[in-house]
Amino acid sequence: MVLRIDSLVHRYPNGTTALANVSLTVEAGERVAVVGPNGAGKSTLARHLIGIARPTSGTVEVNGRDAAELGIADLARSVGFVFQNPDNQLHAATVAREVGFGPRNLGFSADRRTALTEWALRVTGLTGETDSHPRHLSFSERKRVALASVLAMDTPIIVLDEPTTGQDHRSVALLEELLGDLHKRGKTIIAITHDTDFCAENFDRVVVLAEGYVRWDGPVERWLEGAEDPSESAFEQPQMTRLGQRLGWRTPVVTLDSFLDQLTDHAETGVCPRRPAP
Ligand SMILES: Nc1ncnc2c1ncn2[C@@H]1O[C@H](COP(=O)(O)OP(=O)(O)OP(=O)(O)O)[C@@H](O)[C@H]1O
Repeated sequence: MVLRIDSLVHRYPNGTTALANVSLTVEAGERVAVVGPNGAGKSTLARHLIGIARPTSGTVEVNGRDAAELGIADLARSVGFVFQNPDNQLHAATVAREVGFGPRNLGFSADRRTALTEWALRVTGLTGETDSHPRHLSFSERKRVALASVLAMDTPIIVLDEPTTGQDHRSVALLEELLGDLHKRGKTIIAITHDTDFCAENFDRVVVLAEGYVRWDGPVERWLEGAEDPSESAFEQPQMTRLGQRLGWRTPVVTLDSFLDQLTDHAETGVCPRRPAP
């Protein structure tokens, strides 16, 4: 188990209770989407994972160690956090320096630093931008620089805050391919997101937070198929699900692959999707 959050309460100094009582465990290699309405406590929860927020009560364990006993630098070896706004994260004068900063700071050997930096730049499509100043890049590219700078730290856990917001189609496609690769490498991936298509295609488990509590926790398909009414959380169902419904399909589809499977079934049986089978 890489994360164990037990009865976590977070109250801000102004008295706002952002996390009322959150308990959650995450196994190594899981892909978890954390969803919920604005103000649900998602970002506050993520801040606990990197030690920039500390519990009012309750505990956060990362890799079997109480986060309260670990400094931010220690936690940075285990958890990489990609901020929603890359400008909160980028400080160096070139993309290469930005991406190289983390592995240097963690004391990795020169060879490992070079390999990780080159890999992170390649998989985020930034190899041609190594000498660019991050501020001269587009928002979408800056988000990829922030992602690359976290990847280069080679943490077992990667937390992404709204990774698809403000991203162009190419960047989302790159991100999805990368997430598949990270999953194969055994990384634990946690994303805070409002993007149900992104959830459907890239995550196995959904945790719904609302008003500082975990309201639902389970497989992404069950959530999207209505185990939790997405409309209650102000979520739009994935495009594939809505298209299946418009076609009158009885079995809900969630991903592009499941849509294509069902389309093939309908073609093979000769049953018109809009009409129920006799
Ligand atoms: N620094 C802060 N001081 C006081 N209250 C805060 C602070 N940051 C967040 N809050 C409040 O804590 C609650 C949870 O906020 P949080 O940002 O964690 O929610 P969220 O689910 O990430 O929301 P969003 O989707 O809008 O980013 C909200 O009521 C918010 O107004």
